[in-house]
Amino acid sequence: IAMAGVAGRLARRWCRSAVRSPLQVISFPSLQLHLSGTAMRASQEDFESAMNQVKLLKKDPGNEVKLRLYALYKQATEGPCNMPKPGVFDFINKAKWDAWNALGSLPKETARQNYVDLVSSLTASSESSSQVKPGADREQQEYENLVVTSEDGITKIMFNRPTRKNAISTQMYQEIMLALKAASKDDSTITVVTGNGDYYCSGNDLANFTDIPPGGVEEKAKQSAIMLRDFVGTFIDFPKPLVAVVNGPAVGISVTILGLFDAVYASDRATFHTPFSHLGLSPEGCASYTFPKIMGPAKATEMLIFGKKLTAGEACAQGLVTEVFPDSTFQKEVWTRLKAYSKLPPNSMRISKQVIRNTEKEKLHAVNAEESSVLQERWLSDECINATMNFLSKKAKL
Ligand SMILES: CCCCCC/C=C/C(=O)SCCNC(=O)CCNC(=O)[C@H](O)C(C)(C)COP(=O)(O)OP(=O)(O)OC[C@H]1O[C@@H](n2cnc3c(N)ncnc32)[C@H](O)[C@@H]1OP(=O)(O)O
Repeated sequence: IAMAGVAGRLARRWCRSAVRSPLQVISFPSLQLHLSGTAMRASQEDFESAMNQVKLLKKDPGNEVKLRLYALYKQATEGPCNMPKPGVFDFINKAKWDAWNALGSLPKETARQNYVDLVSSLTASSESSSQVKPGADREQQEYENLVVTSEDGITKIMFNRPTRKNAISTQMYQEIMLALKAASKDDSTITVVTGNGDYYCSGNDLANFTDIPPGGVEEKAKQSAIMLRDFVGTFIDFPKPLVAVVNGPAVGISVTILGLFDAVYASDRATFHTPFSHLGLSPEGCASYTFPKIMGPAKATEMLIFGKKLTAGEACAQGLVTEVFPDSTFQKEVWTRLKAYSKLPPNSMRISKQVIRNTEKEKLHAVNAEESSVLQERWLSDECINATMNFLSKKAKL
């Protein structure tokens, strides 16, 4: 209890100091990636103006964002972290040091640009959320690749890159993490993930690997592994019932993370495909642990190692999908059911989810870390590079 009290006081102090000065803000490091490839470079003037905007933010952006801002600010002004690591009980300074240190050798100009972009996304989101009218269907406009709405106690996060079959770009990974974090704190009881268009999601955008930072391909692989770990970690830790409404084919990481959802409803048009060996890759999203547990090791091998594509019916028979609906009535039936579920007592649902998840959380995070680190190596392999080049040069498709 005493520790919780101290932690609460520290958190409140972080929040207060974060809005006073960019030097005192704290944040997590993971957002560096999608911004590092930005072609435009922010000027010193843009940077100073962003620092001022931070002080004017109407809404506290939360500790994670503050840590990110802090780290980017330090990297942009002082370069890589070479301060001695604070002691384990110096919680605040250790969190700040960790965030800064995790930026590694990110160049000062990139950090400056990332800082400016992050502040501008915060300003945009605080402006758009302050324009939101109270009403049944509230749409938040701040995402480029998602449509996020809240209605009837359900927050819906819809992948919205239909012309790319909802492939997940680097920016989209960040947006999904932000949307999930917002949903975890909003007043909805259930969160739903779905896709716009004919696909649910075609997995990782294979063009992500063409955006190579100044540190080269090794640095890219390292950054990607950090982002992957953060991304999957957000699903592991998500506190409310999380439901996938799989409206069409699902590929790669959009399939593996289904093992971390609480229910998966699928149209009979959906398919489930994890062609990791074809791409010179290995499983992620904790599937190396959840899939054998859900469907048994032999069926998991067919999917994760041999790349067998399952129909919705097969995925349901193997326990990955909760229920399959005819495509013609899919949306109507699923949303009717979800609306009924959303009226159940929210605290009870959260607590039940926690009880179910907590027994496994540590294990899932360990699996996630291991899978991300194995993939960091795989991305540098000839097998993976050749498969990616073949797809991008239009020589190959799944
Ligand atoms: C970086 C950190 C985390 C990484 C985590 C590791 C994740 C691993 C995975 O997710 S592995 C799975 C990766 N996905 C794929 O390999 C799918 C590749 N796409 C395809 O094979 C096909 O596009 C298809 C079968 C999904 C759909 O085929 P079809 O119906 O014929 O449509 P098109 O191919 O014409 O697609 C339209 C348009 O979208 C582009 N596109 C589709 N999917 C992706 C993708 N995953 N990455 C990049 N681009 C994609 C496709 O190229 C077309 O573009 P075009 O119109 O030709 O410019």
